[in-house]
Amino acid sequence: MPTRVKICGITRPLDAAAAAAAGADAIGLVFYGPSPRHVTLDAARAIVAALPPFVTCVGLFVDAAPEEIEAVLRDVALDVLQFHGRETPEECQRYGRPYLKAIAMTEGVDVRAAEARYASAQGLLLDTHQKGRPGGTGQVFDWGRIPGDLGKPVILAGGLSPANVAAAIDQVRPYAVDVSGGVESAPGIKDERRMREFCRYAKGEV
Ligand SMILES: O=C(O)c1ccccc1N[C@@H]1O[C@H](COP(=O)(O)O)[C@@H](O)[C@H]1O
Repeated sequence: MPTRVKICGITRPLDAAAAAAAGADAIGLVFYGPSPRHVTLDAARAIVAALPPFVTCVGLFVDAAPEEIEAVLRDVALDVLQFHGRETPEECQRYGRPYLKAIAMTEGVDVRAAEARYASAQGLLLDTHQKGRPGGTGQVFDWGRIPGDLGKPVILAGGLSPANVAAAIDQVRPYAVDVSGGVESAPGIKDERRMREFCRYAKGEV
């Protein structure tokens, strides 16, 4: 089964259409104000409308208030939620949607404990976090920290690009890979050629 690809931080409808044409299985919309990839509700609706059928739309939140998430869900057709903050399993579950929990892959992280704690998650998204930056850092973490025997689907993120995604998949064997900065020409602006290259390497087509 080819590795799935999620391209996160889409801010423009044309980038959503290009991501899907490149072979992305999912796109991500960032509802987190401090991110340069943050989208408004109007932009999010326009992006979703530009997607062809069967491309999953993921909404990313960082310790957002429930009212904020509910307002997004009323307006934007999100398939999956992705939580990057200190949300508890109960907080992640309360919207009745499938969710991914991002795990900060710091030194000494106990991924198995996180997997047990977030038993209701559809998958674990393993990402690099830095002080004040809960993801989207463009930095790779030590893939050797990932236990080989996790039961949940692993979505590998953090500093992936067309140059390293094949090696990452070879070593980690994740269910999916997630990329943002590695396929951009500027923060929030996706590069069509880099998205195509990324998908081809991720799916073993080159
Ligand atoms: O993209 C962001 O700006 C962002 C902000 C806050 C939390 C998560 C964010 N993005 C997620 O991080 C991964 C990895 O990004 P990168 O490839 O290292 O740039 C990205 O795919 C999003 O899921």
